[in-house]
Amino acid sequence: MNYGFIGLGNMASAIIKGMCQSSVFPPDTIFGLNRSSDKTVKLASTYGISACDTTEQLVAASDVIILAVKPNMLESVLQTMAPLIREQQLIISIAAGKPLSFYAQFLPNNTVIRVMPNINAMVGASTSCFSAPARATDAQKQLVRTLFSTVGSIVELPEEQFAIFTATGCSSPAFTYMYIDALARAGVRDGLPKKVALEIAASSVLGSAKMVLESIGEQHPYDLVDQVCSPGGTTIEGVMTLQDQHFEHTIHEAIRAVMKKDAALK
Ligand SMILES: NC(=O)C1=CN([C@@H]2O[C@H](COP(=O)(O)OP(=O)(O)OC[C@H]3O[C@@H](n4cnc5c(N)ncnc54)[C@H](OP(=O)(O)O)[C@@H]3O)[C@@H](O)[C@H]2O)C=CC1
Ligand SMILES: O=C(O)[C@@H]1CCC=N1
Repeated sequence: MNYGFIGLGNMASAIIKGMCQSSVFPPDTIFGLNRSSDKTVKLASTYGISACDTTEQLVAASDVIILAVKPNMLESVLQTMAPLIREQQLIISIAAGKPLSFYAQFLPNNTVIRVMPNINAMVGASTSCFSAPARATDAQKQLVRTLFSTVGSIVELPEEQFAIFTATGCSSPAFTYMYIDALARAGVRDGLPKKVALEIAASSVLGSAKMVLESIGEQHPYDLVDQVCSPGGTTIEGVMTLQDQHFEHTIHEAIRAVMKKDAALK
C-alpha cells in the first residue's frame, strides 16, 4: 500500500515523521508533493520518501492520498486530482472546516475520511479524531487509526462533533502554549531565566494534565484546584484573581471564536 501526501507543511511533515519512525510504514511507501520543492527535497533526504513533481505522478503512485494543504487551496487541488483519481483510492483530508459533502462534489466515487490531528503530532503526542462516511469500510477506518496512531491517539466521532473537537483538541494547543509562555514570562519578571521558567511551566502543565487524565470520573478538576489551595494560603489568591479577571469566560469565548471561523470555512 502506498501513501501520497499533497502539501508537505507542518502537519504533513509531522505525520510523515511519525510514519517513518514506526515500523509499520516503510519510507519507500510514502510519496510527497508540495507547491514549492524545498520541503519535498528536505523530507525526501531526511526520511527517504519519494518526491513527486506533479499531481499526476502522486495520484498514479498512491493507494491512499492525504490532503494536507490549507482549506483555501483544496478546491484547486481537488479539481486537478478529479480526472486522475481511481475509485478504489482512499482520500484522507486533514483540512479544517470543509465537510465531507464538500469533497463529494469533486470525488463522488471515492471514500473520503476527515481526520483532525493536532500540532503535537510533531512529538508523537497528537490528540486526533476522524469522521468517516457510511460507505467507508472497516478496513479503511482501521487504516486511518493505524496511520494516525503513529503520531498519537485517535478516536472516531460523528461529523457533527468534528468542529468542536477541532476547537477543543486541535486549536487549543496554541492557547496552552500561550498559557505556558505567560507563566514563564511571569517567572522572568521575578528573576527566573526564561529557559528555566519555560521548563518549569511546561513541566507543571504536563503534570497537571496527567492529574486530570488520571482522575476523570473520580474527581472534578475543581477538586484538584481545592487540593492546591491551602486555607489562607498563596494559591487561593491567584485562583480568585483569575476568576475576577474572567479566565474561564475568556477561554469559552476563544473556543466560540474558533467555532465561528470553522463554520465560515464551509
Ligand atoms: N497547523 C495545525 O495545527 C493543524 C492544521 N491542520 C490542517 O492541516 C492543513 C495543513 O496545515 P499546515 O501543515 O499547518 O499548513 P502549512 O502551510 O504548513 O502546509 C501547507 C502546505 O501545502 C503546500 N501547498 C499549497 N498549495 C499546494 C498545492 N496546490 N499543491 C501542493 N502543495 C501545496 C504549501 O506549500 P508552500 O511551501 O509552497 O507554501 C505548504 O507546504 C490545513 O488544512 C489545516 O487546516 C489540521 C490540524 C492541525
Ligand atoms: O488553525 C487552523 O485552521 C488549524 C485547525 C486546527 C489547528 N489549526
